[in-house]
Amino acid sequence: MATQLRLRSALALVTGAGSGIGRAVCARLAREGATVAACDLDGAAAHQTVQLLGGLGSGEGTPCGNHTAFHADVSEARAARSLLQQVQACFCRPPSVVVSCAGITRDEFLLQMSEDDWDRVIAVNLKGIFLVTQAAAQALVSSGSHGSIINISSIVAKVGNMGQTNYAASKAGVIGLTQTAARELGRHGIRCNSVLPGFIATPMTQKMPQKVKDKVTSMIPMGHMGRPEDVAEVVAFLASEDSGYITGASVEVTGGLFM
Ligand SMILES: CCCCCCCCCCCCCC(=O)CC(=O)SCCNC(=O)CCNC(=O)[C@H](O)C(C)(C)COP(=O)(O)OP(=O)(O)OC[C@H]1O[C@@H](n2cnc3c(N)ncnc32)[C@H](O)[C@@H]1OP(=O)(O)O
Ligand SMILES: NC(=O)C1=CN([C@@H]2O[C@H](COP(=O)(O)OP(=O)(O)OC[C@H]3O[C@@H](n4cnc5c(N)ncnc54)[C@H](O)[C@@H]3O)[C@@H](O)[C@H]2O)C=CC1
Repeated sequence: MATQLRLRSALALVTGAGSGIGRAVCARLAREGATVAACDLDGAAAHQTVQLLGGLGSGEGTPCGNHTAFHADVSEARAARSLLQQVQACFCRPPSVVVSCAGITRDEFLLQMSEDDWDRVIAVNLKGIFLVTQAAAQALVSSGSHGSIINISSIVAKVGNMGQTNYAASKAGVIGLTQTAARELGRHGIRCNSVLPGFIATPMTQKMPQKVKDKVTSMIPMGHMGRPEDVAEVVAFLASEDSGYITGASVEVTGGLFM
């Protein structure tokens, strides 16, 4: 499909930009003309993403206006607030597109799950999205700018998944957070939507036991795992004005898994 330049005036902040879905989102938004601020806990990985986009990367002396890498732990309040401050200082405006992809798993059955595994997954996957969404919304509202916030949940938010009480809870929380933000921010011209990927081929799913991977794949009506690019296509739509009357939605990208 021919790439449209639907985002040529957009500044897009993407967290979790150093791998998998986040990296694919950066590439897709850049292809539509967006300038990308690529953030990751792994700063080197974010830098690699920017280099893949043809940007000059980050670091001292990097001329702003190009795609730029940022390092931040989104689960830390000070880091999340500092991230938005750095992005605005670099580009002289708030990001009009914000895509929260940063996420982790710490899978374990409920009977054995540690409090630390619970706390860390909630901190990154749910609190991290709260912190980034809040900081971005504050910047947009105070500048009177419209925007599109896209938060990556998961299909397991809808159906649960063995070994993932922490992860499923975090992803279900992302939907509730995003719907509420959509209700509060609509009057400011800021749309907030969730994307629920299914079984996508990234390092995150590579860690699963092969037996489970084989079984899940057999359950997918389209018969195969999804690609990060499949998710990025939907994110680009939600980032653009083509979805201008969509907010508070949860969009499944699953090949039909758990429809
Ligand atoms: C087998 C049927 C599968 C159907 C439903 C699965 C849906 C999964 C959709 C995933 C879509 C993407 C979700 C997402 O957002 C991205 C991710 O979160 S990727 C990570 C997803 N994680 C999992 O699915 C958990 C996988 N399981 C594990 O990592 C380990 O099992 C675990 C650490 C939880 C425990 O390890 P261990 O104690 O070593 O036990 P075993 O691995 O030997 O498992 C014991 C037993 O339980 C079965 N089993 C494990 N996980 C699942 C599961 N998710 N759904 C169903 N059954 C599961 C496993 O096959 C063993 O069965 P036996 O018959 O005893 O061999
Ligand atoms: N792969 C899949 O099948 C699915 C993934 N998802 C979600 O999509 C998002 C992206 O996942 P993948 O690309 O598959 O995983 P991935 O593991 O390839 O990428 C996740 C990225 O997030 C970064 N990250 C982790 N903790 C962070 C933190 N505290 N601060 C900033 N960055 C952090 C990692 O460094 C990594 O680059 C995650 O939120 C995940 O839960 C949802 C459904 C399915």
